[in-house]
Amino acid sequence: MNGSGPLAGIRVVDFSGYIAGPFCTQMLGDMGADVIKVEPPAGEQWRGQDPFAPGFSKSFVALNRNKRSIVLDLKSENGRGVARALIASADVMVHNYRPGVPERLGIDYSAMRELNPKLIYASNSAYGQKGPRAHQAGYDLVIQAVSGLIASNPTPDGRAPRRYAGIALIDFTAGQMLAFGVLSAFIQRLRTGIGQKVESTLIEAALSLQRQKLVSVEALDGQCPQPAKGTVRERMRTAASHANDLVERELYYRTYETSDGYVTIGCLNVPQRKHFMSIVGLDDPWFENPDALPQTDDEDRRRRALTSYAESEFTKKSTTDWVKAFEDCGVPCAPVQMSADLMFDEQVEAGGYFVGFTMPEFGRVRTMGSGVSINGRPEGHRPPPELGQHTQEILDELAALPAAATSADGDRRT
Ligand SMILES: CC(C)(COP(=O)(O)OP(=O)(O)OC[C@H]1O[C@@H](n2cnc3c(N)ncnc32)[C@H](O)[C@@H]1OP(=O)(O)O)[C@@H](O)C(=O)NCCC(=O)NCCSC(=O)C(=O)O
Repeated sequence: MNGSGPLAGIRVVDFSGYIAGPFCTQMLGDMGADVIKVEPPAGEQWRGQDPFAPGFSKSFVALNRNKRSIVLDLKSENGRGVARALIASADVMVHNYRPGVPERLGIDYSAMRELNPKLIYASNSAYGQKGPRAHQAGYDLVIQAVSGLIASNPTPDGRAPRRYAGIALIDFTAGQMLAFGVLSAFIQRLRTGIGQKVESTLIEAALSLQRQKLVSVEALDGQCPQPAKGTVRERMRTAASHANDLVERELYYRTYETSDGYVTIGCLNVPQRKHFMSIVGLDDPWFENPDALPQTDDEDRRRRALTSYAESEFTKKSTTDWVKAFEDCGVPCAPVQMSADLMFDEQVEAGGYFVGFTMPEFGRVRTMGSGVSINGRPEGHRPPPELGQHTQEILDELAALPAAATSADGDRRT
């Protein structure tokens, strides 16, 4: 058990795999919770896929430090017995099985609540427990599709939807939400002594990322306005041409090619735009409030002329020179970088965002930390466990518990 950190003394039994669940439990482990990862005999699905270190994938390493591993076959009587004992001793349990699986494995909410009324029962699923898609499994890309995300990011010709960012945006969002739910439920338990069911879903995480778009006014009769007409294809093409139009027109909230790379500028208020104008050598009253001007053909032409002038000016100096010029006036700007470079970036280094640990028979590994600081960063991280590395240790701990032991009292930690 981790001896320090704000969550020291809290036991989490983690049945989850892939990203959302493991990310949630790693955050809890980083903060000191004792996270016991329950793995099927063949190991968590992502343990060995695409190995980075012997027997460990990059994903597994990135999402499973500060946990102990126990192997349990939940389809055997013995495995289920140990799982029940573990859950009885826990404060939190987390899984990301598809609906119906927990019932088959004998670890569904109603049974677990009876076993341990203080338990916080947290799960992530693709679509939740109700509704026509509830039974379906889901991964990030599939949910990006069904939630509108990829259609809102069409290729410039508007012919194909594109995944956002090539990273599992939704899974990480869902994992964070789940951790937020677990901690909120835990705080409530400190007052009431009773556990709760906490659920996150990939679909809700995907919608929550688009919350600024998802605002509408109900008519007085309670009816919601009908969505815009047209097929997804038609609407995607309109979105793409609108985006291209904006890229062409916008001078001050975009990326420019420089003599040796790219620089991104963000001016969203008039003083910033004025600085932009003088740094780039543009002088045009339109610039101060472009949105207020009518969209005539002439205006369009003038904007395009300004844009192409700015584009050609940007290629005359290096990225560093541009960054310095804008920074000196307080205009938000940054060089365009590759993510791998950030591992050794001075700013990131100063923030202490990365953590390190030694993986036996492999070496020192550097990876992204918990993403949040509470009076400094947690230290002393333990590497991701070997499959079943702590099986015997955890069984011995369970055997030593008094027969009636359930989860610890919340207030003993206050
Ligand atoms: C992740 C999944 C797509 C994986 O689908 P599946 O591989 O079909 O897994 P399931 O959860 O349905 O469970 C598979 C079977 O394994 C069995 N099972 C599981 N654990 C055990 C143990 N310990 N022992 C014995 N058997 C086990 C379980 O009973 C099921 O068998 P049966 O009982 O016989 O059926 C789905 O679980 C899912 O949609 N989860 C919710 C959303 C989610 O978290 N998605 C991944 C986010 S990461 C992501 O999107 C990304 O990486 O990108």
